[in-house]
Amino acid sequence: MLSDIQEVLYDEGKLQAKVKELGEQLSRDFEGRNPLVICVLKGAFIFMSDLVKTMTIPLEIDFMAVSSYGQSTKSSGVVKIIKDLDTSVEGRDVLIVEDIIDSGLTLSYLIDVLERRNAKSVTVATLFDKPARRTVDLQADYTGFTLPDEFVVGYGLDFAEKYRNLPFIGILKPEVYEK
Ligand SMILES: O=P(O)(O)OC[C@H]1O[C@H](OP(=O)(O)OP(=O)(O)O)[C@H](O)[C@@H]1O
Ligand code: HPA
Ligand SMILES: [Mg+2]
Repeated sequence: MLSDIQEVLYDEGKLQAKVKELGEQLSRDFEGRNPLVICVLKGAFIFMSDLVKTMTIPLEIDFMAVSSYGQSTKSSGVVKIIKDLDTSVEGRDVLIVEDIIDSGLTLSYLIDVLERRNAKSVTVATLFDKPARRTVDLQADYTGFTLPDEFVVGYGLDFAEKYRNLPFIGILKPEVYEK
């Protein structure tokens, strides 16, 4: 698995420090609002669990699974809900937790769904942002790191379901997905 990585961008220590910084900021900004924190599965599962441990305010969590990449490094353009929320978002302050914003298609779809369900507010926290690849014009409210235009894996992010368990984020060697 390690031999498929071209370059480590952020190691475990750097990721943890950034997650803690985001958690402290979110705790201040969501004080007294009991936010519903939504993990966008599968990619955000590690970020979500590390993030909520650094948050010091009352909050609730829920999960939604969506997918658009499948076995490719390019979005299919069609976002599918694979698992929906258990909780109603009506009148709630909602915090979407994403691992990465790339084309922006997943997020724009999710924001639209949650606004149509009458959430009181929809805020987005993403650990990674790849602005060079955007096809939809949107930005997260909270961003951890801005990444170069490369396909990355680890810390929850996959290629064809592999590499999610790497503790760091790294660039995948192109020969892995070009073969
Ligand atoms: O901005 P976009 O181009 O939409 O890309 C970002 C989305 O793509 C990935 O999910 P994916 O569809 O691969 O599902 P996964 O989380 O199960 O890996 C990632 O976890 C984000 O949710
Ligand atoms: O660079 C990426 N890596 C893994 N999954 C992704 N989904 C969108 N962009 C990426
Ligand atoms: Mg994926």
